[in-house]
Amino acid sequence: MTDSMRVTTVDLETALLAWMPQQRWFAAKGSVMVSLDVVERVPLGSRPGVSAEHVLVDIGLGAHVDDGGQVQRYQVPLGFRRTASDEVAAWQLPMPSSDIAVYDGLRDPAIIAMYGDALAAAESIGPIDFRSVAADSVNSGMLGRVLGAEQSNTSVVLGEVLLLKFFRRVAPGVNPDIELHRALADTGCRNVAPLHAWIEMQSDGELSMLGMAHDFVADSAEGWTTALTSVRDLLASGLAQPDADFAPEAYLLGEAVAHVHADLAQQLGTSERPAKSSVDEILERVEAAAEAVPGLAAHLPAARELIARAEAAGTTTVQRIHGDLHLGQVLRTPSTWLLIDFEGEPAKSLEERRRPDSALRDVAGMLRSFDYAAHNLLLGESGVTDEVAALATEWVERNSSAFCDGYASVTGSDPRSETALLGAYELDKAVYEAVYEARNRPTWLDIPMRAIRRLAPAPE
Ligand SMILES: Nc1ncnc2c1ncn2[C@@H]1O[C@H](COP(=O)(O)OP(=O)(O)O)[C@@H](O)[C@H]1O
Ligand SMILES: O=P(O)(O)O[C@H]1O[C@H](CO)[C@@H](O[C@H]2O[C@H](CO)[C@@H](O)[C@H](O)[C@H]2O)[C@H](O)[C@H]1O
Repeated sequence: MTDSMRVTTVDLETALLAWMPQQRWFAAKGSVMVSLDVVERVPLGSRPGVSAEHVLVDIGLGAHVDDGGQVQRYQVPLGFRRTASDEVAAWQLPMPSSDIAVYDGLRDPAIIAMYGDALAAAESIGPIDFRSVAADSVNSGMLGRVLGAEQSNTSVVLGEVLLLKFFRRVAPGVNPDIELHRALADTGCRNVAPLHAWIEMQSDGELSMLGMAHDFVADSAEGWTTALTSVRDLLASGLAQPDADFAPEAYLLGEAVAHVHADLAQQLGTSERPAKSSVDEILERVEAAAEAVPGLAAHLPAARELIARAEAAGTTTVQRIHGDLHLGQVLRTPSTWLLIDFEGEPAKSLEERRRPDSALRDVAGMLRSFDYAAHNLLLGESGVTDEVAALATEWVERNSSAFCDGYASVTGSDPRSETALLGAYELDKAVYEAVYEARNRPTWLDIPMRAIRRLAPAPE
């Protein structure tokens, strides 16, 4: 970086303090921020008129119901220009007294290209190592663009062939998204996009994984969008048995999830665990959530009963799973369904996310997602008739059933046969969603609350 573009760390910290909580990927919404420290500034490179720094930021959080005082580390690739280009103007950090525009670097194609070239060269820049699966995995000189979707992380497309995802929250240790994609590559799994490269870093003697690049599947459609189209068509037609429906897709999706589970089990093994330890964790989370979301407490007695019934399962088989499976995590290609984003639930620690769990957790995640798709279009609609509500409910039942049929056709065992344990996982997910929606999208809160009312009814 040229000296004329240098910004002091103190100024950067002040600007980040105001800017970071506004970002969609900032996971500590609802917590009290007590400190912000820039812990690394790695100069990534310069091109005419622009320079880039890879910045790591530690956020200190005060006591909150489910974080009780902790530090969260984020990576914030930053761009520096004399004048912000149109592309990055909306992503500037507030620095009114500076004559430099400082902004989210991942919004700038010139900076994305710097990351692409570092991956192609498998370079090390300061503490950051760019690694590739094979010598020719990544081409140099690829143009980049940020992917529209605003989610927990930020993904960019390189040369329209690779998708490079930057994990916004960074923790020491192995990142499950990279770990599981590598394990699945070894089985030749057809239901994931092949991994080509990743970025890691040594900090304070510990390894952290920063990002990964895999095939960008341009001709794919997100499961969430496809499912919503089906629901929209159904509600518009008003027909209880529509001609075109998502159910055949839900069946194929069930098969795809089962294949991924089988491949993960083959590569990384399975073990038996007392159902009690699974259900104890669920109970703990439901009870903690009841303190965070008003309205949940009334459901605690029925939730405890459901969870106690699930314990009767005795032992349960556990293995590595996806961990946060929903319709936004699956892509329909012309030939198959792909599962993406094996990071697990963003709210859990890395250690928790890498812990083996019941495959039923993923099944429950997808069942919850069918419920989300069916009820999303009814949110905020006044005068929803009983007939329309029934159509939405039937859509959920039809697709949940097709998904489980598809899953059972591969594994030979129907997830619905473990009724109470599956119900406990659905409740766990719905409660997680209630906390997530209360913090991020309060107008969506009623979707998980409806499910909680069904799974664990409050006393009259
Ligand atoms: N391999 C891929 N090919 C094409 N699009 C993808 C691919 N992987 C992810 N996407 C798109 O990028 C979005 C974000 O990816 P995801 O891995 O779920 O990120 P996040 O961790 O931020 O949720 C997805 O919803 C999907 O639309
Ligand atoms: O960003 P991630 O994909 O890691 O997941 C988080 O955000 C999701 C919302 O984008 C959230 O999913 C919930 O909403 C979806 C529709 O937007 C729905 O398909 C899911 O079933 C529902 O859980 C997810 O829970 C959260 O971890």
